[in-house]
Amino acid sequence: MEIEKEKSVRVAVRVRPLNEREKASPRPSAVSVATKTHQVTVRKKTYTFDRVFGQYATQKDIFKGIVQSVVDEALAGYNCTIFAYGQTGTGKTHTIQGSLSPHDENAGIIPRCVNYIFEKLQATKSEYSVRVSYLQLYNEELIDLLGENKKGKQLKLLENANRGGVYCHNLEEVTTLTASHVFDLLEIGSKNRIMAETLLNDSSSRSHCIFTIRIHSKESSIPGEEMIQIGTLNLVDLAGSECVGRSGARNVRAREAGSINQSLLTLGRVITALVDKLPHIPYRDSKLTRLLQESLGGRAMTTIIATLGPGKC
Ligand SMILES: Nc1ncnc2c1ncn2[C@@H]1O[C@H](COP(=O)(O)OP(=O)(O)OP(=O)(O)O)[C@@H](O)[C@H]1O
Repeated sequence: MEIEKEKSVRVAVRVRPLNEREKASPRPSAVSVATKTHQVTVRKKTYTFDRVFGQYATQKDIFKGIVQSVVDEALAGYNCTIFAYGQTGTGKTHTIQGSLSPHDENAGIIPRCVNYIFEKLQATKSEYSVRVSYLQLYNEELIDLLGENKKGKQLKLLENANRGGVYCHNLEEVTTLTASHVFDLLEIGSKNRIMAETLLNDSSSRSHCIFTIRIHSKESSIPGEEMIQIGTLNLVDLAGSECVGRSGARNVRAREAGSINQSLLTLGRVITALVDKLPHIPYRDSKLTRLLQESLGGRAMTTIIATLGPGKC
């Protein structure tokens, strides 16, 4: 069943399978899922979402069930964002990125989107180009994961005087014409990401990573008239949400937790304000929401995939 397209913000939940430690534990799982009614029960409390995916859901199920319709919107010229949100180890990176080999069953949302976009463009558009960028946000600091040539050039968020909104100055945006070129870039970006995370001395993500695909295509549905469509798809792997409640953290970890707090809380406030159609949307309160400002408001489509562990250990 397709989920409502009219909604500007949709929330899905994905519960990951038990890991080896959890399989060995005699404690029962605290989370159960009813896919037909879109409900998740956590310790006797039941919550309803736009879609829910249980532990047997495949990467393909996620793509077909919730992502493909979003990519179609981006191909039609709209701004769309998909967030993976959840605690460390619940499957955010597996869901957003997974395997980077496009035909692997574990290929996540990014490689599946890249393949789908190029297949669609090749089949339906006479002229198109695709631009990609890959940005990491750690402690409110911006890091270009594709920016080999721009070492030493500092990234900055600047107001866009011509068309409003905010853009990231000095961010490498690479123009590509084939899916295989994007996969080469993704390999570079994910190596740079692992390197940055190793430097932070932590294998779990304490940063937000945003892979952006901007699709330019020529539309000529009215004879004699040509229109350039520009659609954007942001695929965001958020930092672990458990930092919000973290206490007793000191020095570097306290700064990280504070910065993750600030950006996740602001993201929550922005999304709530958009859903409630409030006059003031607090985009400016964090770099993450400033950066995504153009892709969150208006006709934009926002999808949150909340990842959950099975709740036992
Ligand atoms: N749906 C799933 N099916 C199979 N394995 C999964 C699934 N979700 C997560 N995993 C596995 O669980 C482990 C943790 O997942 P992952 O690294 O994606 O979590 P994360 O939420 O991104 O964590 P962090 O915030 O620490 O980066 C990985 O080994 C991953 O392969």
